Amino acid sequence: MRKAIVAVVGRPNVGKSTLFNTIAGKQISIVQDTPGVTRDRIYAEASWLNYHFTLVDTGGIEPVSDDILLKQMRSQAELAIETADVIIFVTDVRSGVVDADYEVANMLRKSKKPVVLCVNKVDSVKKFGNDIYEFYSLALGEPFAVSSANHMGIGDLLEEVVKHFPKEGEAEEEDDRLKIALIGKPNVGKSSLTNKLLGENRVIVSDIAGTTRDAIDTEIIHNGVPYVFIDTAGLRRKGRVTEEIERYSVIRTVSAVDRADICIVLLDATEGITDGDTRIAGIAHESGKGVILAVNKWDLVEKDDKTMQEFTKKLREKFSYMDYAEILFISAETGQRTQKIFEMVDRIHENQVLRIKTGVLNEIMARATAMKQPPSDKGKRLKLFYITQASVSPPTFVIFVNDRELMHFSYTRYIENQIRENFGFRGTPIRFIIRERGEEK
Ligand SMILES: Nc1nc2c(ncn2[C@@H]2O[C@H](COP(=O)(O)OP(=O)(O)OP(=O)(O)O)[C@@H](O)[C@H]2O)c(=O)[nH]1
Ligand SMILES: Nc1nc2c(ncn2[C@@H]2O[C@H](COP(=O)(O)OP(=O)(O)OP(=O)(O)O)[C@@H](O)[C@H]2O)c(=O)[nH]1
Repeated sequence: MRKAIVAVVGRPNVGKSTLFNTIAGKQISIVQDTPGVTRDRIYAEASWLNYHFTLVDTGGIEPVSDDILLKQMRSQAELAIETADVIIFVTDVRSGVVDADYEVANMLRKSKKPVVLCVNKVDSVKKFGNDIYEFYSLALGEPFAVSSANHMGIGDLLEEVVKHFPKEGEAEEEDDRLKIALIGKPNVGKSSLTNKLLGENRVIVSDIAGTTRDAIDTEIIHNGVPYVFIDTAGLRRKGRVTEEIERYSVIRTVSAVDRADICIVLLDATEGITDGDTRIAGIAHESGKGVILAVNKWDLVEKDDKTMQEFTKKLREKFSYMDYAEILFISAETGQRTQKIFEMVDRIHENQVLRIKTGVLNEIMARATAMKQPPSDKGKRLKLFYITQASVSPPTFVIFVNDRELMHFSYTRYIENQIRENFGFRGTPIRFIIRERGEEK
């Protein structure tokens, strides 16, 4: 099931960030530990009761003048409308309804997106209760009185929000088709690649029901096997605040990756590797999904017999934390090597679901520890007792040790390399859970 996206919009200073923090609680998920990934708080994975959703904060509008303010608010609301499933429109009981609120309310209403109207800073119902009525004039339905600062009214607000979520099982049936997200910065050729693949293969359905307008799902049959490609369509950039575009592009990528089994990170061969690429690859890496780094527009590159090798080397350096990723040089324009994608995706999927017998794993580990002694600290040496595979997609291994503290990242990496030497697992990350013996499962 795709996670719902909830966006918080409203004028500056009405308390959007405070509400965001209150809803997200401690669950704020900043993409961490991956170089190049922005540390700014862009979104949070939030949950309420049994509902899980992605919460998007909007902010940072500097009210230079009323004109500019209005323009920026419009642009912000437009982005939210294009991307979110539900919009929380935040207003401020202390300032009452102001002109800018009417403007935004009109846009939101016209969009036909579910909107939940939040009247914030109602710290005391006794004191402010009567001031809530005027918010009915925004014609967005019932206003929900909230005090974000005091965590009041949040439950009622969220109850209304989750009512608008796509219903479980409504669009999604058992679906064992492989899903492939095409991600990458603007203009790298995502749409061109989809079109090329479409042109060269049999197409059954496009625009599958149950998907949002921002990501277009296309089913492509190749050698009789159906694949679903998720294309993250570009956002129009005219007159938009750049950071906001960035923010929503990230959300779209996250959402597409979330639904996919394998991500194809497209890069533009003519531009080399940019920060934008690193950020997007980081999202794929953190997700645990399969990854192909596809260098597109290869037709535009002047090359000799070393060019591909040199580019590969640069990729491996820049993306050293994801050396499992497969690399492909393609041209969405000429179709060069684009058909290889299917073969590669199949192979990666086989690796994602590969299970290794416990006996074999323990043999590999025994050999590995004999070849390279485990580290020790303050006279205590790391002992690895037992390894077993706990799950697939991504393949996850549990290693039982005497002291978790002694299991350094570099030694885990060494064990990973030993496993990869034997089984490859190309294209998929593999994960390790380190447990001390005697600990409960
Ligand atoms: N009394 C009261 N103050 C609040 C409440 N929620 C937020 N505030 C205050 O309102 C001010 C603005 O809050 P923010 O959460 O930063 O507002 P914002 O809408 O994110 O502002 P921008 O980032 O400028 O768009 C801060 O001083 C908050 O402490 C509330 O429920 N009650
Ligand atoms: N020469 C060449 N041009 C390409 C190739 N792939 C894409 N292009 C061109 O690059 C431009 C951008 O391609 P799009 O497919 O629109 O890129 P996109 O990633 O979907 O862009 P957004 O929608 O902005 O995210 C177009 O002019 C394409 O014709 C390629 O392999 N070779």
